[in-house]
Amino acid sequence: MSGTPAFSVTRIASGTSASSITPSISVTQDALANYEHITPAATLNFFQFHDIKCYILQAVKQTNETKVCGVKEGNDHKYDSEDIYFAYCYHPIDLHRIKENDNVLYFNDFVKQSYVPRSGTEILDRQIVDNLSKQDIVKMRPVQIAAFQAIFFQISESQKRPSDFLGVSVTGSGKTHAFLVPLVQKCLNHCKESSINVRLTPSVLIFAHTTTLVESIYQKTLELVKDTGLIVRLIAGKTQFIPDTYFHIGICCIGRFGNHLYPGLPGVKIDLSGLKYVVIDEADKMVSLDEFTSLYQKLKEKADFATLLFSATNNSSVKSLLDADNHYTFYYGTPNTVATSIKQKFWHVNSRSFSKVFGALLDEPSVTLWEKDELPHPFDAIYCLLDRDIKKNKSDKRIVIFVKRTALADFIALRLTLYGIPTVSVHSGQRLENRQRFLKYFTDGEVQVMVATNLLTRGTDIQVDYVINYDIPLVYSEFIHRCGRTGRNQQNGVAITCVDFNNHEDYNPEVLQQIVDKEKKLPTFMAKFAENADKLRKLGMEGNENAVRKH
Ligand SMILES: Nc1ncnc2c1ncn2[C@@H]1O[C@H](COP(=O)(O)OP(=O)(O)OP(=O)(O)O)[C@@H](O)[C@H]1O
Repeated sequence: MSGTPAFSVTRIASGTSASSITPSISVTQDALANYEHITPAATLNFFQFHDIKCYILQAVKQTNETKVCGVKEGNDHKYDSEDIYFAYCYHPIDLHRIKENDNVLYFNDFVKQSYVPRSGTEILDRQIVDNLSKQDIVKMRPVQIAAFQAIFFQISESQKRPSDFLGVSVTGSGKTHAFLVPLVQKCLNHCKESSINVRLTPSVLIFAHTTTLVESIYQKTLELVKDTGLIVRLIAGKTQFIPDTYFHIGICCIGRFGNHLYPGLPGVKIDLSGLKYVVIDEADKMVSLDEFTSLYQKLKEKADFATLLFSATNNSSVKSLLDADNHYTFYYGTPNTVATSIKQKFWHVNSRSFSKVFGALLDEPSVTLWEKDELPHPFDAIYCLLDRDIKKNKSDKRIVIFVKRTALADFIALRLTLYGIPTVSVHSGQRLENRQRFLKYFTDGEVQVMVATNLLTRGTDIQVDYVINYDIPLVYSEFIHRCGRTGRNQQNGVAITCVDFNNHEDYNPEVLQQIVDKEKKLPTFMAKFAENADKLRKLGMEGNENAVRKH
């Protein structure tokens, strides 16, 4: 390692001076090899300082020593005390900062003081900031600062249209308001600038992949636009067609919106001449849907708009939607990993064993004890937890159990209810009204346990204490999003994952492999799997190399 710098790290966020960051260590270049995860150009990385995982903010190469400064991982993130990468077309730039010696930005810092703004930071109408504070949204979160900056403080005046934006930020970090706040303000500005006689056409379209998520964004938008006069239209759900297209912001599902776009379909066609912004929430999921990519192409043929992409997970197809010459990218936290606010636990189960819980409809169902070395069925393991926490200890914890199949979701919910733990199931096999009703029972706290399928994996914003993965999803990104239903909004959460190594159908070995690759604190049974998998991987690599040499 000596001779060349071991790595180069740029501290991108502004605000904190390197000396004020703790812990800070000085190590020789060779000794760096002993520290985990320090890799060249590790802008998004962290190191291990004793037991503390620290995010790297700055590394300074001295003569033959390298000084590494970082911050302890935690939930109380300040916008410049976390690993933040914010760039304009790949060139790092500082996040906006209006106050010296204060790292916290408030929405109120940008409020307009008079009808004619006197400074460049007077951006937000008072009504928006008031509507936000009614929901306890006062301080800006990192992704919100970044989107705000990208939308309001363009770095080049010569850009012919607003910049595209990609925001990759951990689950529950406030991405919805990151696009809603600036775009609602943009619509208000547009209204003030437009002549009263101009026909109203949408300026903003927001897309997401499920009706449940679209409706949740719609509700958040309604709260934000209260008393502003802006018209928001839901293009999803029960109503096949919207009656007219006079609105400012449309919140849309792909299919319903298509009715108003493609010729030959009966819906009134939406006038896209004033369209300025298209938001794609859960972008990595959306770009994987052919129906959406063709709709997006059609939109691009009809209007010149900026595309704002958001997700907690990312892939290369997402980046292909960005204008290569005019875009911002923002990364917060280690991409494609479970949020650090979530403590992960794993349970070794045997999904082929017989259940040992008996006595449905009895006051006190019985559980036969397991033999030594016998693994419990996942249902039994979950029942025992709920029995202890909810029935016996009467805790008010709220728990979501994820499964892949809708029939299994119904079965688990019914069984738990029969065993005295009221539970709802929510999935796409239900009629929309029923699904909304069951979800409401859970959000209102009438039941504490919900069994859900992939329908609720992404975007659902409900206060949840535990997520339990009864099985494992088919792709790793869905695992991240499932876990991300807890530990949101700077709270801690717990995600418990059932693991059965002998049932490849429900516990996909590839996803398990990715889980053990990312998670450092593993129970013994998982650590053994990781070790074996690692050996197999090395053998595979050697095999490939030998095959290449032979040719
Ligand atoms: N600045 C803020 N201050 C306080 N609360 C906030 C702030 N911004 C957002 N929130 C709240 O944090 C919660 C999570 O936000 P949101 O649903 O937007 O997360 P997300 O990043 O989109 O998550 P996911 O990736 O899971 O969809 C919401 O309840 C929201 O109201």
